[in-house]
Amino acid sequence: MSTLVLLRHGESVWNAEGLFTGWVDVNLSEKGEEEARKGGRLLLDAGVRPDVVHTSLLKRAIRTANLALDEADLNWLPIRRSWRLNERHYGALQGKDKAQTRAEFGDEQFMTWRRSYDTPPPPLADDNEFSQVGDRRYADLPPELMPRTECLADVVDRMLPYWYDSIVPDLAAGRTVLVAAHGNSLRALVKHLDGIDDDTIAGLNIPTGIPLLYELNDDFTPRKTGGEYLDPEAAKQAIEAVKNQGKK
Ligand SMILES: O=C(O)[C@H](O)COP(=O)(O)O
Repeated sequence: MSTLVLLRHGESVWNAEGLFTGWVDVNLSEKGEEEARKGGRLLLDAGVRPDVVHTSLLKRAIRTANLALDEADLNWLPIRRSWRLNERHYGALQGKDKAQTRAEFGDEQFMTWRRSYDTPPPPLADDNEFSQVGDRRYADLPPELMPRTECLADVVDRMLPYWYDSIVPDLAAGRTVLVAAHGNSLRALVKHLDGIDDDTIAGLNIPTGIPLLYELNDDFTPRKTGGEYLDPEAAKQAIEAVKNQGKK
């Protein structure tokens, strides 16, 4: 048996402003920093002590992990980072207002781009101010893997090799693993863990800053489908808020 904790970053400044973010490296809002600290306290109170952290290359996830670890007095933990845990690349929607996009294109198109499994938004042009092409942090990424847009299926495809090659070996070694990542990279991981089908995953939303605990069997399947939020009441409300983004 092993323990896996999933933590979506705290609220970012663009979450607060209602903008599509994707690979744009925006910071946490003050509220997001507090959510991250609270996430650390929830871990502490639940007696969950991670041995290792995996995170993305984006500062909202990196800082969330750091703030949570600080709160739990675990600043010394090893941290591994990978672009494979990045948020879903939101293509041409990056930097766009969610409510305006919904009003302009209608509910159906908005939800298809936001939650369908296999329809990506239009690609983002390389010369767009919100493009990551040429960003030094992705210099080691084979050029053909650099996304210009992604649907959730693409995220599953690029995230799973990291799950099998880097996270599973930690779990197999008996380590408690904290994954600090993003709404859609964690939806991709939960889809895999819980065996959620391509249609049903549209209804799954992950709140910011609330640790989701999975006890795993020896074959890395969850002992309890869906895991357990360490603050279930807060999670319920926050999930509704994520679901309703873009409604004014
Ligand atoms: O990239 C973003 O805009 C958010 O982090 C996730 O957004 P979503 O819940 O609209 O997919």
